[in-house]
Amino acid sequence: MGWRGAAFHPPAPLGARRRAGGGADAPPPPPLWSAAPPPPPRPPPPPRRPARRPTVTVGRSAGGPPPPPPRPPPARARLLFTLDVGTSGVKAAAVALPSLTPVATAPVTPLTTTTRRGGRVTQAPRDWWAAAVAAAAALAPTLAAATVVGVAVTGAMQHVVPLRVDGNDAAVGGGGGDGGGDGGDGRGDEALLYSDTRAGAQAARLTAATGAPVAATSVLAKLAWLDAAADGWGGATRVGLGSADYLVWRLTGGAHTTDGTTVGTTGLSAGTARAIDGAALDAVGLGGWRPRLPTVAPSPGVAGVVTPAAADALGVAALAGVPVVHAGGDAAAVTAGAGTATPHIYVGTSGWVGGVVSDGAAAAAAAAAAAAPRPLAGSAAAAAAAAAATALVLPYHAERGCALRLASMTSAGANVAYARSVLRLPGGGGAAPPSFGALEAAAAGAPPGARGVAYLPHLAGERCPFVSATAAGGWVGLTPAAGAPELARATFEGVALNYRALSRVWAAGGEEEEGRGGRGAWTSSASSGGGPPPFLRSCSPTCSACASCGARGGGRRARRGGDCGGRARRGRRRRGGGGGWGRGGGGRGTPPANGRCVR
Ligand SMILES: Nc1ncnc2c1ncn2[C@@H]1O[C@H](COP(=O)(O)OP(=O)(O)O)[C@@H](O)[C@H]1O
Ligand SMILES: O=P(O)(O)OC[C@H](O)CO
Repeated sequence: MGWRGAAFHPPAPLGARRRAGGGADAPPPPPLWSAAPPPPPRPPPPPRRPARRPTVTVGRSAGGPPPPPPRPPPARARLLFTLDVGTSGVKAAAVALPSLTPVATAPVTPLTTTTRRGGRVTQAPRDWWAAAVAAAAALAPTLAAATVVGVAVTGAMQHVVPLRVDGNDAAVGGGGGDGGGDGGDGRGDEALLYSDTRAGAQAARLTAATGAPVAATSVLAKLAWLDAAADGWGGATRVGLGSADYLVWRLTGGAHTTDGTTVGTTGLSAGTARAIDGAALDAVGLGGWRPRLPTVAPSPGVAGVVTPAAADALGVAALAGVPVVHAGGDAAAVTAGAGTATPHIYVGTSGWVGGVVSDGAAAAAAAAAAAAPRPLAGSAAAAAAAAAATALVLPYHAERGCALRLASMTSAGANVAYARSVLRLPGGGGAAPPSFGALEAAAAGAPPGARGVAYLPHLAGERCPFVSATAAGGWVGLTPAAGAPELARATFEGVALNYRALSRVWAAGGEEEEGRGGRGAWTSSASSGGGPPPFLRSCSPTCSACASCGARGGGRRARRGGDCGGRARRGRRRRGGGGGWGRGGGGRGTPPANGRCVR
């Protein structure tokens, strides 16, 4: 299936195809990709009037006025089925077109992340699939009552995900078969997550070989680590680079593809190129991975259609043949949901300050940074330059010609989830973890500054504002006056303060002043010492935004050379999507409507 096919029609049912037979007068299939809803069936033509004769009539004719034409049946709603495989769980929604309003959300299916000393952080891709099946079951009544025109998938980026060639199972490598191997030593059926830091030695070697800093979390280093892993996990026949790659693979029965934004996080591409740099892989001895890596889609497009087997497994037969759009890694989807007019803050398991600039602006900033005189080692300027270098500049998958500048911390909401798992509130009802709401309320009850307790939010190493595979989280400044509420408050404050550092790093890119990146309470809390910030829950943006990307990918090429740089600078908002399913409503720049996911 062509990736960027401009006018794809899902296959008609066999019988219909036979009937249509390509005959000259066979009606063309309805244009599924057009933004406008399909026209209602035409009412039968009114009976022909007899030719007019000069008659004289008095009063009404015997038959009365012609009856009104029968009402057309109400058009079926057109929906996208959207899936977001986040680190904490899989969210799904049925999103109406063209408004991009979620009409139903599935309960979030939480995911298990396995973490071990030594930097192992993995998830089982089969859990992602099981969650998709659960979501489809929850949404089945909604989906069945509508016309599902596409499935749009987004998710966490910068993984290494083993894929089996038959497209039906995550397991590859030495363990073989479903469940063969626990992934703990590079064997078996688990995906290495973005935060897996076991590749420290390989990262150091690659840094020395290339002269460019390579982090232990980079996919480049992970591939080298897999090559060195004892039992041949490196023999994986194919790998994906994000969780969306895996779902697309399974839904379509083998479309092996990733997106431009995800590839930008991996270290496998150069600058904002939307392609894997094969020559660079060869140069560091990793060329053997080239045939195992996915094709990079430069912008949202159709990856394939849901196979009958996948539809069957999802329990929604009507999904068979429905186009699947790789909506991009979650950074692209979140940005589409937040709008490109101003920078945004994202809080998920990880978190970032992000904003869109033009490719030209990104390249100019990179050139200026390269040409800048090197500050004195150990000086404040050197520290600032090092921090600025921790920002990522990635392609913005949702629009060509645009780049995403992200200052992205490894653990954001993960810190609060951790605090929730270990803290027990006074009078909080025993051994059960407090709810997020109770934790927030307890934190609000503690004074700003948390009676001297501070929290380091680096639970899984750190990538911004500094890079470290071994950084860790921790509460410091404990005294007998520090109870659970103070620790909770310190956790929020520690995360918020790291966001403030991120906003500085982001602003060092030269597009916006510091502080404008903050959409809300995290930054204001950090700078004002005000009450604990409400969590900026990301699942609602991603549900809608995934749909937004999916809608734009629905059959049209993304617009080339958008005016992202100008828009970001001028803060102008453009409404309406760039084509595809979403045209006529929603689209980039439109904040998501009421898309709260059920938790
Ligand atoms: N009810 C809640 N109230 C506040 N924060 C929550 C709630 N539920 C989850 N969170 C926070 O949101 C984070 C997960 O956000 P989410 O957008 O789902 O991330 P991901 O995409 O990484 O799965 C968790 O780490 C947790 O800190
Ligand atoms: O799980 P999230 O939403 O925090 O996203 C993870 C990122 O994509 C990893 O870089």
